[in-house]
Amino acid sequence: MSGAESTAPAAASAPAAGSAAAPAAGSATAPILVAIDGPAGSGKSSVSRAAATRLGFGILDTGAAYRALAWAALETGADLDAEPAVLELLGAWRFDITLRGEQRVTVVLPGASAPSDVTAAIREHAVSGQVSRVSQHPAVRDRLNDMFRAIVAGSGLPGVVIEGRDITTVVAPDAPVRILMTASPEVRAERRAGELSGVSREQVLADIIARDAKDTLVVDFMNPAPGVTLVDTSDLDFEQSIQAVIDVVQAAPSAAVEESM
Ligand SMILES: Nc1ncnc2c1ncn2[C@@H]1O[C@H](COP(=O)(O)OP(=O)(O)O)[C@@H](O)[C@H]1O
Ligand SMILES: Nc1ccn([C@@H]2O[C@H](COP(=O)(O)OP(=O)(O)O)[C@@H](O)[C@H]2O)c(=O)n1
Repeated sequence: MSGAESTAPAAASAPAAGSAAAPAAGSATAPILVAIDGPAGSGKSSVSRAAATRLGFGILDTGAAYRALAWAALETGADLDAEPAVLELLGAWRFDITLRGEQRVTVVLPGASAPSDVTAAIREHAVSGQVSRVSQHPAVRDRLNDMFRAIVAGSGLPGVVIEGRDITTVVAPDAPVRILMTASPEVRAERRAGELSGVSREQVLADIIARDAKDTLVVDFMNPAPGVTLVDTSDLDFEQSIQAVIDVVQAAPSAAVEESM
Protein backbone atom coordinates (compact mmCIF):
# COMPACT_ATOMS: atom_id res chain seq x y z
CA MET A 1 0.00 0.00 0.00
CA SER A 2 1.48 3.37 -1.00
CA GLY A 3 1.69 6.59 1.00
CA ALA A 4 -1.36 7.67 -0.96
CA GLU A 5 -3.43 5.20 0.95
CA SER A 6 -3.70 4.85 4.68
CA THR A 7 -4.55 1.75 6.59
CA ALA A 8 -5.79 2.54 10.04
CA PRO A 9 -5.47 -0.05 12.74
CA ALA A 10 -8.52 -0.89 14.81
CA ALA A 11 -8.96 2.09 17.09
CA ALA A 12 -8.07 -0.10 20.06
CA SER A 13 -4.54 -0.51 18.78
CA ALA A 14 -4.06 3.08 17.65
CA PRO A 15 -1.38 5.03 19.54
CA ALA A 16 -2.34 7.01 22.60
CA ALA A 17 -3.73 10.48 22.03
CA GLY A 18 -1.24 13.27 21.56
CA SER A 19 -0.70 16.35 19.47
CA ALA A 20 -1.70 15.76 15.88
CA ALA A 21 1.50 17.52 14.98
CA ALA A 22 3.61 15.03 16.88
CA PRO A 23 6.03 13.20 14.56
CA ALA A 24 5.17 9.64 13.65
CA ALA A 25 7.47 7.01 15.11
CA GLY A 26 10.16 6.43 12.51
CA SER A 27 9.32 9.52 10.41
CA ALA A 28 11.56 12.56 10.43
CA THR A 29 8.91 15.25 10.15
CA ALA A 30 5.24 15.46 10.96
CA PRO A 31 2.82 16.37 8.17
CA ILE A 32 1.59 19.98 8.11
CA LEU A 33 -2.01 20.05 9.21
CA VAL A 34 -4.84 22.12 7.79
CA ALA A 35 -7.84 21.64 10.10
CA ILE A 36 -11.31 22.38 8.72
CA ASP A 37 -14.64 22.09 10.54
CA GLY A 38 -18.17 22.93 9.54
CA PRO A 39 -21.79 21.84 9.34
CA ALA A 40 -23.31 19.53 6.70
CA GLY A 41 -23.32 20.99 3.19
CA SER A 42 -20.98 23.90 3.95
CA GLY A 43 -18.62 22.47 1.33
CA LYS A 44 -15.91 21.25 3.67
CA SER A 45 -15.45 17.79 2.06
CA SER A 46 -15.41 18.80 -1.59
CA VAL A 47 -13.60 22.12 -1.08
CA SER A 48 -11.06 20.54 1.29
CA ARG A 49 -10.38 17.77 -1.23
CA ALA A 50 -9.77 20.23 -4.06
CA ALA A 51 -7.63 22.50 -1.87
CA ALA A 52 -5.60 19.52 -0.63
CA THR A 53 -4.91 18.42 -4.20
CA ARG A 54 -3.64 21.88 -5.13
CA LEU A 55 -1.44 21.98 -2.05
CA GLY A 56 -0.06 18.50 -2.75
CA PHE A 57 -1.51 17.34 0.57
CA GLY A 58 -3.67 14.38 1.56
CA ILE A 59 -7.23 14.69 2.84
CA LEU A 60 -8.70 12.91 5.84
CA ASP A 61 -12.51 13.02 5.93
CA THR A 62 -13.25 12.17 9.56
CA GLY A 63 -17.00 12.11 8.91
CA ALA A 64 -16.41 9.07 6.69
CA ALA A 65 -15.09 7.20 9.73
CA TYR A 66 -18.14 8.09 11.84
CA ARG A 67 -20.33 7.07 8.91
CA ALA A 68 -18.45 3.78 8.47
CA LEU A 69 -18.80 3.06 12.17
CA ALA A 70 -22.56 3.66 11.99
CA TRP A 71 -22.72 1.41 8.92
CA ALA A 72 -20.81 -1.33 10.76
CA ALA A 73 -23.07 -1.03 13.81
CA LEU A 74 -26.18 -1.32 11.64
CA GLU A 75 -24.69 -4.33 9.79
CA THR A 76 -23.75 -6.19 12.96
CA GLY A 77 -26.85 -5.28 14.95
CA ALA A 78 -24.84 -3.39 17.60
CA ASP A 79 -26.90 -0.94 19.65
CA LEU A 80 -25.87 2.46 18.29
CA ASP A 81 -27.07 4.17 21.47
CA ALA A 82 -25.01 1.99 23.81
CA GLU A 83 -21.47 3.31 24.21
CA PRO A 84 -20.01 -0.07 25.35
CA ALA A 85 -21.46 -1.84 22.29
CA VAL A 86 -19.99 0.76 19.91
CA LEU A 87 -16.63 0.60 21.72
CA GLU A 88 -16.60 -3.19 21.38
CA LEU A 89 -17.20 -2.84 17.66
CA LEU A 90 -14.38 -0.27 17.43
CA GLY A 91 -12.01 -2.72 19.08
CA ALA A 92 -12.84 -5.47 16.61
CA TRP A 93 -13.31 -3.78 13.22
CA ARG A 94 -10.75 -2.63 10.72
CA PHE A 95 -11.13 0.69 8.92
CA ASP A 96 -9.24 1.91 5.86
CA ILE A 97 -9.48 5.18 3.98
CA THR A 98 -7.51 6.60 1.07
CA LEU A 99 -5.91 9.97 1.73
CA ARG A 100 -5.19 10.85 -1.91
CA GLY A 101 -7.06 10.54 -5.17
CA GLU A 102 -10.62 9.31 -5.23
CA GLN A 103 -11.92 8.52 -1.77
CA ARG A 104 -12.26 4.82 -0.99
CA VAL A 105 -13.47 3.56 2.38
CA THR A 106 -13.34 -0.09 3.42
CA VAL A 107 -14.32 -1.89 6.59
CA VAL A 108 -13.57 -5.40 7.80
CA LEU A 109 -16.39 -6.37 10.13
CA PRO A 110 -15.60 -8.40 13.28
CA GLY A 111 -15.18 -12.04 12.29
CA ALA A 112 -15.10 -11.27 8.57
CA SER A 113 -12.06 -12.12 6.51
CA ALA A 114 -12.64 -9.83 3.55
CA PRO A 115 -13.09 -6.05 3.53
CA SER A 116 -16.37 -4.46 2.44
CA ASP A 117 -16.12 -1.39 0.22
CA VAL A 118 -18.52 1.02 1.94
CA THR A 119 -17.59 4.16 -0.03
CA ALA A 120 -21.09 4.55 -1.47
CA ALA A 121 -23.10 2.89 1.31
CA ILE A 122 -21.96 5.36 3.98
CA ARG A 123 -23.47 8.27 2.01
CA GLU A 124 -26.94 6.72 1.88
CA HIS A 125 -29.80 8.27 3.78
CA ALA A 126 -30.15 5.15 5.95
CA VAL A 127 -26.67 5.80 7.34
CA SER A 128 -26.70 9.65 7.36
CA GLY A 129 -29.73 9.64 9.63
CA GLN A 130 -28.05 7.33 12.17
CA VAL A 131 -24.47 8.64 12.42
CA SER A 132 -25.21 11.12 15.23
CA ARG A 133 -26.17 8.15 17.41
CA VAL A 134 -22.61 6.76 17.37
CA SER A 135 -20.87 10.16 17.32
CA GLN A 136 -22.63 11.21 20.55
CA HIS A 137 -20.47 8.88 22.72
CA PRO A 138 -17.44 10.65 24.29
CA ALA A 139 -15.31 7.50 24.62
CA VAL A 140 -16.04 6.59 21.00
CA ARG A 141 -14.92 10.06 19.93
CA ASP A 142 -11.72 9.73 21.96
CA ARG A 143 -10.88 6.42 20.29
CA LEU A 144 -11.61 7.71 16.80
CA ASN A 145 -9.58 10.85 17.49
CA ASP A 146 -6.60 8.66 18.42
CA MET A 147 -7.13 6.79 15.16
CA PHE A 148 -7.23 10.05 13.16
CA ARG A 149 -3.99 11.25 14.74
CA ALA A 150 -2.35 7.90 13.99
CA ILE A 151 -3.49 7.99 10.35
CA VAL A 152 -2.10 11.51 9.87
CA ALA A 153 1.16 10.81 11.68
CA GLY A 154 1.74 7.63 9.69
CA SER A 155 0.69 9.06 6.34
CA GLY A 156 4.16 9.86 5.07
CA LEU A 157 2.66 12.90 3.34
CA PRO A 158 4.02 16.48 3.48
CA GLY A 159 0.65 17.72 4.70
CA VAL A 160 -2.88 16.59 5.40
CA VAL A 161 -6.13 18.53 5.31
CA ILE A 162 -8.28 17.00 8.02
CA GLU A 163 -11.95 17.91 8.09
CA GLY A 164 -14.88 17.26 10.37
CA ARG A 165 -16.66 18.87 13.29
CA ASP A 166 -14.09 19.08 16.09
CA ILE A 167 -10.78 19.11 14.25
CA THR A 168 -9.95 22.77 14.99
CA THR A 169 -10.88 22.39 18.65
CA VAL A 170 -10.18 18.81 19.79
CA VAL A 171 -8.32 16.68 17.24
CA ALA A 172 -5.74 19.25 16.10
CA PRO A 173 -6.11 22.47 18.12
CA ASP A 174 -2.42 23.24 17.45
CA ALA A 175 -2.66 22.94 13.65
CA PRO A 176 -0.96 25.92 11.93
CA VAL A 177 -4.08 26.48 9.83
CA ARG A 178 -7.57 26.19 11.31
CA ILE A 179 -10.73 27.06 9.40
CA LEU A 180 -14.45 26.96 10.18
CA MET A 181 -16.39 26.68 6.92
CA THR A 182 -20.02 27.77 7.06
CA ALA A 183 -22.90 28.60 4.76
CA SER A 184 -26.52 29.48 5.43
CA PRO A 185 -28.87 26.51 6.06
CA GLU A 186 -30.77 27.32 2.84
CA VAL A 187 -27.61 27.29 0.71
CA ARG A 188 -26.42 24.09 2.36
CA ALA A 189 -29.76 22.38 1.73
CA GLU A 190 -29.72 23.55 -1.89
CA ARG A 191 -26.28 22.02 -2.42
CA ARG A 192 -27.20 18.75 -0.79
CA ALA A 193 -30.52 18.52 -2.65
CA GLY A 194 -28.56 18.83 -5.87
CA GLU A 195 -26.70 15.62 -4.94
CA LEU A 196 -29.74 13.54 -4.01
CA SER A 197 -32.43 12.43 -6.41
CA GLY A 198 -36.00 12.03 -5.22
CA VAL A 199 -35.56 14.12 -2.07
CA SER A 200 -37.10 17.60 -1.89
CA ARG A 201 -35.10 20.66 -0.90
CA GLU A 202 -37.49 21.07 2.07
CA GLN A 203 -36.81 17.51 3.25
CA VAL A 204 -33.04 18.01 2.89
CA LEU A 205 -33.26 21.28 4.84
CA ALA A 206 -35.23 19.56 7.62
CA ASP A 207 -32.73 16.65 7.72
CA ILE A 208 -29.72 18.98 7.84
CA ILE A 209 -31.22 21.12 10.60
CA ALA A 210 -32.10 18.00 12.65
CA ARG A 211 -28.61 16.47 12.23
CA ASP A 212 -26.84 19.78 13.03
CA ALA A 213 -29.01 20.13 16.15
CA LYS A 214 -28.02 16.65 17.40
CA ASP A 215 -24.35 17.13 16.51
CA THR A 216 -24.06 20.55 18.17
CA LEU A 217 -25.06 18.98 21.48
CA VAL A 218 -21.64 17.28 21.39
CA VAL A 219 -19.34 19.82 19.68
CA ASP A 220 -19.72 23.46 18.61
CA PHE A 221 -18.99 23.69 14.89
CA MET A 222 -21.16 26.75 14.22
CA ASN A 223 -18.92 29.32 15.92
CA PRO A 224 -15.19 29.68 15.32
CA ALA A 225 -13.02 29.02 18.39
CA PRO A 226 -10.36 31.65 19.17
CA GLY A 227 -7.73 31.71 16.40
CA VAL A 228 -9.94 29.86 13.91
CA THR A 229 -10.63 31.64 10.59
CA LEU A 230 -14.26 31.78 9.46
CA VAL A 231 -14.86 31.07 5.75
CA ASP A 232 -18.51 31.65 4.82
CA THR A 233 -19.16 30.03 1.42
CA SER A 234 -22.81 31.17 1.14
CA ASP A 235 -21.97 33.68 -1.58
CA LEU A 236 -18.91 31.92 -2.98
CA ASP A 237 -18.92 29.53 -5.90
CA PHE A 238 -16.90 26.34 -5.72
CA GLU A 239 -13.72 27.83 -7.19
CA GLN A 240 -13.93 30.89 -4.93
CA SER A 241 -14.35 28.61 -1.92
CA ILE A 242 -11.21 26.65 -2.81
CA GLN A 243 -9.31 29.91 -3.26
CA ALA A 244 -10.57 31.17 0.11
CA VAL A 245 -9.05 28.11 1.80
CA ILE A 246 -5.77 28.44 -0.11
CA ASP A 247 -5.65 32.13 0.87
CA VAL A 248 -5.94 31.23 4.56
CA VAL A 249 -3.18 28.63 4.21
CA GLN A 250 -0.92 31.11 2.43
CA ALA A 251 -1.60 33.79 5.03
CA ALA A 252 -0.67 31.50 7.91
CA PRO A 253 2.41 32.79 9.73
CA SER A 254 3.87 29.36 10.37
CA ALA A 255 7.27 28.93 8.77
CA ALA A 256 6.48 25.28 8.34
CA VAL A 257 3.46 26.10 6.20
CA GLU A 258 5.31 28.61 4.06
CA GLU A 259 8.12 26.14 3.46
CA SER A 260 5.65 23.61 2.11
CA MET A 261 4.10 25.93 -0.47
N1 LIG B 1 -19.08 27.08 -2.75
C1 LIG B 1 -19.82 26.16 -3.35
N2 LIG B 1 -20.62 26.52 -4.35
C2 LIG B 1 -21.40 25.62 -4.96
N3 LIG B 1 -21.46 24.30 -4.64
C3 LIG B 1 -20.68 23.90 -3.65
C4 LIG B 1 -19.83 24.79 -2.95
N4 LIG B 1 -19.19 24.10 -1.99
C5 LIG B 1 -19.64 22.83 -2.09
N5 LIG B 1 -20.51 22.70 -3.09
C6 LIG B 1 -21.24 21.48 -3.47
O1 LIG B 1 -22.17 21.25 -2.41
C7 LIG B 1 -22.28 19.87 -2.14
C8 LIG B 1 -22.01 19.61 -0.64
O2 LIG B 1 -20.64 19.86 -0.39
P1 LIG B 1 -19.80 18.94 0.61
O3 LIG B 1 -18.37 19.24 0.35
O4 LIG B 1 -20.24 17.52 0.53
O5 LIG B 1 -20.23 19.55 2.02
P2 LIG B 1 -19.91 19.06 3.47
O6 LIG B 1 -18.72 18.15 3.41
O7 LIG B 1 -19.63 20.31 4.24
O8 LIG B 1 -21.12 18.37 3.96
C9 LIG B 1 -21.33 19.16 -3.08
O9 LIG B 1 -22.09 18.70 -4.18
C10 LIG B 1 -20.36 20.24 -3.50
O10 LIG B 1 -19.85 20.02 -4.78
N1 LIG C 1 -15.21 15.16 13.33
C1 LIG C 1 -16.45 14.69 13.17
C2 LIG C 1 -16.91 14.34 11.89
C3 LIG C 1 -18.18 13.83 11.76
N2 LIG C 1 -18.95 13.63 12.88
C4 LIG C 1 -20.24 12.97 12.80
O1 LIG C 1 -20.36 12.28 11.56
C5 LIG C 1 -21.51 12.74 10.84
C6 LIG C 1 -21.21 12.72 9.35
O2 LIG C 1 -20.19 13.68 9.10
P1 LIG C 1 -19.90 14.20 7.63
O3 LIG C 1 -18.77 15.16 7.73
O4 LIG C 1 -19.74 13.05 6.71
O5 LIG C 1 -21.23 14.92 7.29
P2 LIG C 1 -21.55 15.89 6.09
O6 LIG C 1 -21.21 17.25 6.60
O7 LIG C 1 -20.69 15.51 4.93
O8 LIG C 1 -23.00 15.68 5.85
C7 LIG C 1 -21.87 14.07 11.44
O9 LIG C 1 -23.25 14.36 11.30
C8 LIG C 1 -21.45 13.89 12.90
O10 LIG C 1 -22.45 13.19 13.63
C9 LIG C 1 -18.48 14.01 14.11
O11 LIG C 1 -19.20 13.88 15.09
N3 LIG C 1 -17.24 14.53 14.25
